[in-house]
Amino acid sequence: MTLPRTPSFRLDGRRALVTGASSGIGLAAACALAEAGAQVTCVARRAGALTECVEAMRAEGWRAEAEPADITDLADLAALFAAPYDVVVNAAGLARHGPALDTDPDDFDAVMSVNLRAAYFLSQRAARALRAAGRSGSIIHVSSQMGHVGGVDRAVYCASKHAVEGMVKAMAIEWGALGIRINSLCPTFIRTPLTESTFADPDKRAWLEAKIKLGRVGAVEDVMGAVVYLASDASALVTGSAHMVDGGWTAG
Ligand SMILES: NC(=O)C1=CN([C@@H]2O[C@H](COP(=O)(O)OP(=O)(O)OC[C@H]3O[C@@H](n4cnc5c(N)ncnc54)[C@H](O)[C@@H]3O)[C@@H](O)[C@H]2O)C=CC1
Ligand SMILES: C[C@H](O)[C@@H]1OC(=O)[C@H](O)[C@@H]1O
Repeated sequence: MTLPRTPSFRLDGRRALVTGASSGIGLAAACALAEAGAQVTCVARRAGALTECVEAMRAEGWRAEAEPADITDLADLAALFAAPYDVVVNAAGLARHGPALDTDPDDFDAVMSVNLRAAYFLSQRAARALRAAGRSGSIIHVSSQMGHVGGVDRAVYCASKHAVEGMVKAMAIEWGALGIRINSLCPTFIRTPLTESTFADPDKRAWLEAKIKLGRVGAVEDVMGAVVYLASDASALVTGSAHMVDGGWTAG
């Protein structure tokens, strides 16, 4: 009798690209993929911070390289995807919070430009490169629990993340036949530079922890397992899905 075996979570021999890799969730994703065996191209705008991260990764014995780029720039995207990547994790993101009654159109455009427009064309370029090479691949967008529920002072951010959720589903339908998977990863509040000011307020932090069923905000390590899962053969039949890492926030 031949027993079934768990498909591999390893990524040896795979090429991965991670955006937003100089900080927070993106850096954690890059480390998770590298630790699982992938050769990781780390993308962010700040060359200095990115180089520091890549040097620290290499010191661990992992394979990583720095590729400074602005993902809102289509020329930068064309250069990044001159060759195909087996795994793409898009963790670059921006937040501008405040009451919807006061939203400045420039803030609206800035958030949509990174969180939605760049996510859209990055997916398109990643998929085109895979199709041209006749290869399959996995694209993962770091969306948010705010792609599924509303959040106080977060109308623009929520709009951008809800749009990403719709985009992922629609692209999954088109690209399944090409063997290209695309999924979203939806964390709750995670300690990173993006949430520093929110967490600095003890009342806000206590309110958040009461909303998260597991009773605590997240650390970047909390999303690393999900990144490896969605990148690897362990999720070979998973596409168009939203993978919640939200401590139960959206459960009710
Ligand atoms: N921190 C949190 O609580 C949560 C964050 N997220 C999402 O996770 C993603 C990462 O967020 P964090 O790690 O918290 O933030 P972060 O501020 O630590 O990292 C954001 C990264 O994106 C990069 N970036 C921004 N615009 C870029 C551009 N145009 N081109 C290239 N790189 C660019 C920054 O340089 C930085 O490396 C974002 O999409 C965010 O919306 C989702 C749920 C919770
Ligand atoms: C940056 C936001 O405040 C943070 O990011 C998320 O996606 C969380 O749900 C928070 O809204």
